[in-house]
Amino acid sequence: MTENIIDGKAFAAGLRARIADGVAAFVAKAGRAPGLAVVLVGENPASQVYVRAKHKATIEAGMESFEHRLSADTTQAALLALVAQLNADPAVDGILVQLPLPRHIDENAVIAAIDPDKDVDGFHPVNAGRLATGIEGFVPCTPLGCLMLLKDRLGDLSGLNAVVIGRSNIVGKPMAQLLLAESCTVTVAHSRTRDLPAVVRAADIVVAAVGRPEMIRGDWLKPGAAVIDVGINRIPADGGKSRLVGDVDFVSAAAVAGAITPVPGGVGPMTIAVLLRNTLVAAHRNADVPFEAVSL
Ligand SMILES: Nc1nc(=O)c2c([nH]1)NC[C@@H]1CN(c3ccc(C(=O)N[C@@H](CCC(=O)O)C(=O)O)cc3)C=[N+]21
Ligand SMILES: [Mg+2]
Repeated sequence: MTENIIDGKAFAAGLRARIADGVAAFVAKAGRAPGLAVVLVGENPASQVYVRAKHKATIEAGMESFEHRLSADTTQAALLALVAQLNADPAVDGILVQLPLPRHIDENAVIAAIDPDKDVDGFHPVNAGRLATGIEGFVPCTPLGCLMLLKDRLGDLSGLNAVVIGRSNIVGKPMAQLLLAESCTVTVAHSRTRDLPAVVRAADIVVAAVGRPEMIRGDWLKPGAAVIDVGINRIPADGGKSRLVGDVDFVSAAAVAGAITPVPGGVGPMTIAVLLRNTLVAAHRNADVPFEAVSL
């Protein structure tokens, strides 16, 4: 019973290879490499792991990586000044400020300061508005990666019932917009939803992004449903160690689902691959080089 497992890690590797080809073509035309700036404030260990992974993938794709590591007591004014400098830097096509930020910094103010056309995270309100109104812009990496996996597996999504569990600005809301644009009938569930199992049971597509370890169980699912698990939860394991689990109880869900992403190796690797994709798109726009869509 492995044919229903969606191998996000393999899909992401293929996507990164296509992006690397796109980068080489861009360099030949523009005479420079696409550039991604990543800003990390503080020493959050998980953030350090992610930022290192992004740096490695950026270099491997042939792009330039500009890393800015700032101390945890960096002022909001200093961070905003760095963002302004990156907005003005023609070598920087994409800017990512790693979240979460330290408590004394207003995340919304920092996101709003990023040039929307360098906002490869797709978090700026202008890009959220573009997504909601069907205007070309940057789409947040995690939900776009989820959509790519769903379309690869299911093809046309139109008319399917989709439930998105979670309503965050970075996953739940943009995921709902993307599925709506694919003509799904979309339900957004959250912590106040009544009878969540009944809502999930009506869904052909379930996207779980709640941040609660193994909450969604197999007996909630419609048999054959496609399940996308966005959760990344570290829970205690035997021997004082920890292990990574999703928001879906994988063993019980995999026995019922028609397709399911594992954690790790599902959505996570797609987030980084889509970040590179968005940066490549940004580079084409910023350099005024037409983008030849190579199945990205
Ligand atoms: N401005 C901003 N943009 C982000 O996109 C962003 C962020 N802040 N803050 C944190 C979250 C989280 N995130 C992940 C990226 C890769 C994996 C990933 O590659 N996960 C692997 C394994 C990871 C592991 O072993 O810890 C997997 O699921 O297979 C997970 C999570 C990006 N985020
Ligand atoms: Mg804050």
